[in-house]
Amino acid sequence: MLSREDIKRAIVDGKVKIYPFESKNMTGIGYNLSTTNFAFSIGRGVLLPIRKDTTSSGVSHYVFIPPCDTVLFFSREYVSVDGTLAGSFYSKVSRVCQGLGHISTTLDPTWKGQLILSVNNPTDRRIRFDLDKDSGNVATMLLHDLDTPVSGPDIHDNNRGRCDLLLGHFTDPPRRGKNRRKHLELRDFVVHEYADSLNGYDDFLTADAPRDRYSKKVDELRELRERLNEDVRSIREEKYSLGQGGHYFALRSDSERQLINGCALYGLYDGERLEKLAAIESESGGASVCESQTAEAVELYLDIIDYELEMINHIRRINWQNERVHEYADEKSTLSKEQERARFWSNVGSMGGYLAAAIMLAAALIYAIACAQPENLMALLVPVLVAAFVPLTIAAIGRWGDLTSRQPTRKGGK
Ligand SMILES: Nc1ccn([C@H]2C[C@H](O)[C@@H](COP(=O)(O)OP(=O)(O)OP(=O)(O)O)O2)c(=O)n1
Repeated sequence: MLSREDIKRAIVDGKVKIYPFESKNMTGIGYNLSTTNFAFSIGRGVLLPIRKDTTSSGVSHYVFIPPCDTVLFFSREYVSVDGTLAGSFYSKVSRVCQGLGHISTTLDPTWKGQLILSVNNPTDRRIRFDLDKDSGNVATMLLHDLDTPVSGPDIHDNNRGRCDLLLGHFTDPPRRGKNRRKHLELRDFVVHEYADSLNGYDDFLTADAPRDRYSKKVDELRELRERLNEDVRSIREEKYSLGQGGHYFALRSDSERQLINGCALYGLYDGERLEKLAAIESESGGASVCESQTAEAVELYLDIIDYELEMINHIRRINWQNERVHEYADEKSTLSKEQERARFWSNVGSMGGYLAAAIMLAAALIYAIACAQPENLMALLVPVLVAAFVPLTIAAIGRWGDLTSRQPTRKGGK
């Protein structure tokens, strides 16, 4: 089993990737995983409403896991391991003691993706499940070194993000009931957008990605990466001219040094790697370090930059997922407000129709009893037909309004 130090080393060696990586989530023997806000109730076939607590220390989100239900979550973390490692997931004791259960599952070597995490509530009362815990809210991932690394095909046949398992819950929609419409809307979102995101087919580092708190960092990292890539190529091809000072400096300003120092992978670098970097950054070292060592050290910087950019891409992905999920899961989501409005007008239409029909029918009966002669059947038939036609028309309009309000609303997106 890998200890905390082993996991850090495995990340630095490129055997494991955890995005976003946060030191506070390391335990002595593993990494605490958290969920995104996607909480799919298997029993109800819909997302659980996300509730909010606003206190002086900020806003916290949670869901209530219904009694005797199982809820599927996805991890915030993107995890990737190579063929030398496998993993297992264990429940957090704080969850188990609330009465919730997470049945332990396994991580295959060479897995890449967000994880699906099922949490069940076997009790007969609802249980609060906090979505934003400081250091993991659902399970701890343990990693194990394999005696013999696996290679070749068929190590596992699973999708990234296991959306195959999620999609299996949308094959048989509820036939009626208040959850049917929500289930169908959610299915549309999962099939057309969410599954692609879980599979990592979305890219949030494109030039047209909306500006956010990471944009400046992304621009700077890309610029530095471009220059360092060029440097490595020249150094390896022995085309690099050291210039007048006779020194090669990979990082040329304090802001570049700060940029690298603030990257997650740099924080995990061990003494050996830091020494290699120091060797090419010192006044005395630069010229004396041989070319291949210089190129190797610059590649260490490139690893740091790549890790950071991939991590930002994933952070943006989970932010996007959470934003979209809120449209389907908020107690007062955009969708549910629209539905309420549509339902209100549809009810007004139906009530009006029935009222009009009742008045027409009553009028027709009074007229028939009081005035109509048996030989004049048409005079009796006309008001009765009108009375029957009106509610049918109104009901049809109401039904049409109801159907059109079922069309899912697409908003935002990547
Ligand atoms: N909580 C977990 C645990 C594992 N996995 C992913 C990573 C694993 O590599 C893969 C393991 O899947 P299994 O083989 O256990 O799953 P299946 O039941 O689908 O088996 P199979 O693929 O053999 O049908 O699923 C996941 O997304 N979430």
